[in-house]
Amino acid sequence: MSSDQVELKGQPESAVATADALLELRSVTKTFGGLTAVSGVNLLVRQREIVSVIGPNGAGKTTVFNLITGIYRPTSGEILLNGQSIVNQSPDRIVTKGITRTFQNIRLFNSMTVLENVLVGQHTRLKAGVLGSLFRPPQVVAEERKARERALELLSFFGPVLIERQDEYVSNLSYADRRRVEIARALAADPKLLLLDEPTAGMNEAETLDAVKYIRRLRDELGLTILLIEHKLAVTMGMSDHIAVLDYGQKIADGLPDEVRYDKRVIEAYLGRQAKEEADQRDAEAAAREEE
Ligand SMILES: Nc1ncnc2c1ncn2[C@@H]1O[C@H](COP(=O)(O)OP(=O)(O)OP(=O)(O)O)[C@@H](O)[C@H]1O
Repeated sequence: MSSDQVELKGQPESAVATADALLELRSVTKTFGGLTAVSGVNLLVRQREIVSVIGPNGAGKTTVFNLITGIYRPTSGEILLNGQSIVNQSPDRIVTKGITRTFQNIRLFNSMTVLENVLVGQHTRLKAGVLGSLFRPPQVVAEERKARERALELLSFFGPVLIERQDEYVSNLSYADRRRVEIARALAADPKLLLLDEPTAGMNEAETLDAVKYIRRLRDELGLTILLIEHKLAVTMGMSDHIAVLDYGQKIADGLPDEVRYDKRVIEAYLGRQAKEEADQRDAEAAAREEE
């Protein structure tokens, strides 16, 4: 990673466009009435990076996701995908441009099977309209067969477990497996950029480790770029190329995991004053050692 990507303690006036930038937020602000949920945020996500957005509750993380996916329109600022503005485009259009997401609270169709949920994720790519679905000419039958094969291929990314349970209602699955199905459904739209909102929430340690492995595989094997919100610091620190930290809607730091981990503003915002005091003490001890 080059130095222009990492800016600690503050941000440039506008993000610098780079050749391999996939997503850029430039001075993005979102206000709700008198409340500024996101304030002048710049963010640069390059191809095949895993980037985390962290910050205390209410910092603006979910609002950033909702802005990128077109649920909200920025009050000001610009959002670019591959250098092209996606502001003012509908959420559906943004999916077809290559951004899909999962949700903090899993949003699957519980009355549908595992396979059906992934098939739903392909709807933006399928050509058959209502008439085609009713009369089922051969090209519609062929398209359905291909969609099914593709859905099974996506489920197989997670090993045999979801393939074996493809015809079960998702409501019968464990929480961790439902999160996998939600990712498979997001993959069905052929994204370039995958947004994962707390992908390990509610998971135990073993499930979390497994999730970290498959998130890395999403990048390494499928070539995806991943932007995630994650509350478990060990998870973000372990797999992120860089981490953006929000506090009260502002980006207070953006850097390598180790840079962010020891940034005092981050420690203060994220871990509270006690942790900051510990950091101050560590600094004082290091300074004393240097003087010796
Ligand atoms: N639709 C909305 N209308 C009014 N205020 C909103 C709306 N969405 C978010 N907010 C406010 O914006 C601020 C940022 O909220 P947001 O959900 O983005 O934070 P967050 O970092 O995702 O928090 P958490 O970690 O708790 O999910 C909060 O003060 C929240 O109450």
